[in-house]
Amino acid sequence: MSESAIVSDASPSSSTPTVGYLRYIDASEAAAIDEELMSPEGCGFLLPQLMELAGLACAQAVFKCYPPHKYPNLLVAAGPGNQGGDGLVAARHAKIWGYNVQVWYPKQGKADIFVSLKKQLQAMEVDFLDEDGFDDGLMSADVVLDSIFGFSFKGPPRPPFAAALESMRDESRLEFIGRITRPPIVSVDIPSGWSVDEAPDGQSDEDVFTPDVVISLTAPKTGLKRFNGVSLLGGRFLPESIVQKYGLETLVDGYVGDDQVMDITGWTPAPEDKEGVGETQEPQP
Ligand SMILES: NC(=O)C1=CN([C@@H]2O[C@H](COP(=O)(O)OP(=O)(O)OC[C@H]3O[C@@H](n4cnc5c(N)ncnc54)[C@H](OP(=O)(O)O)[C@@H]3O)[C@@H](O)[C@H]2O)[C@H](O)CC1
Ligand SMILES: [K+]
Repeated sequence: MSESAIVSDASPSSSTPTVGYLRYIDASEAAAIDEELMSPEGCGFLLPQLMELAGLACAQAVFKCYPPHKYPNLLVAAGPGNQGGDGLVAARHAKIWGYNVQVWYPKQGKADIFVSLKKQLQAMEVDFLDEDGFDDGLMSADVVLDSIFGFSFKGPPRPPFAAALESMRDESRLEFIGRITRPPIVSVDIPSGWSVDEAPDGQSDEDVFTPDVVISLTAPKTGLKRFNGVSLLGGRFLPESIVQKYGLETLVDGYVGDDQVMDITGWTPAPEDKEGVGETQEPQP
């Protein structure tokens, strides 16, 4: 992909780049924010609402970095939890925006929302690959959305996902159509297979695949401190009370206009991000 995160042939409404401070959150903070957002005593959001907004941001991340006129074939790899739902929503938007979309969704969530999202995609004639069809999808894809595991992942990966992660890691195993290496990968929240928090002892970068782009939802997860690729932020639905409680001001202040996604590549960790409370200094130009 191009060196800049959000390519110029994407929507002209793309934001003017800003540079600011990053606030990372760990898995337990991410789960706590999720719970507060959806608690009837808290913010009162419903899961499908948040999933729609998260999925819209994921689809925009793909579109802005890998637009369909250059990357027409999109593979969405969807996992068994809520992140899989984000991927299904993104698949629906991407289909409408002009991608040929294939979905690999080998372990469907049981809740009604997952059944509905799958039905919507089938109604739109989106292809669902068989459980053992991931490699075929990967070999013919121009770009992949990795929405397999999010902040509730705990390693090591189990079947059937383990083999898919290995295919993305070890690209020499596969024969890609029309090119030598694997297609670019956009990971949601945390690259699937990576620890959400610090990398476990003994895990090296060679053990996991490295995506080209990560779209973090709400705030980047601690495990991303070692990610050097293109970093985007989405999930623009936090009430001010949560922003303040978790010290996320410097993140949410960076959105421009009505953008659902912002480019946080090159942002630096907040200097006082030690105790789980964010930094309140002004972002540096
Ligand atoms: N607030 C927000 O920003 C929102 C983010 N959203 C997205 O939701 C995910 C988190 O969703 P959650 O359902 O909590 O969890 P995951 O999607 O990460 O995955 C849970 C499932 O994964 C299985 N799992 C876990 N570890 C493994 C493993 N090693 N091997 C195989 N399978 C694994 C787990 O199975 P269990 O049997 O262990 O229970 C679950 O089935 C967040 O990252 C965002 O993407 C929301 O959409 C909206 C709000
Ligand atoms: K992921």
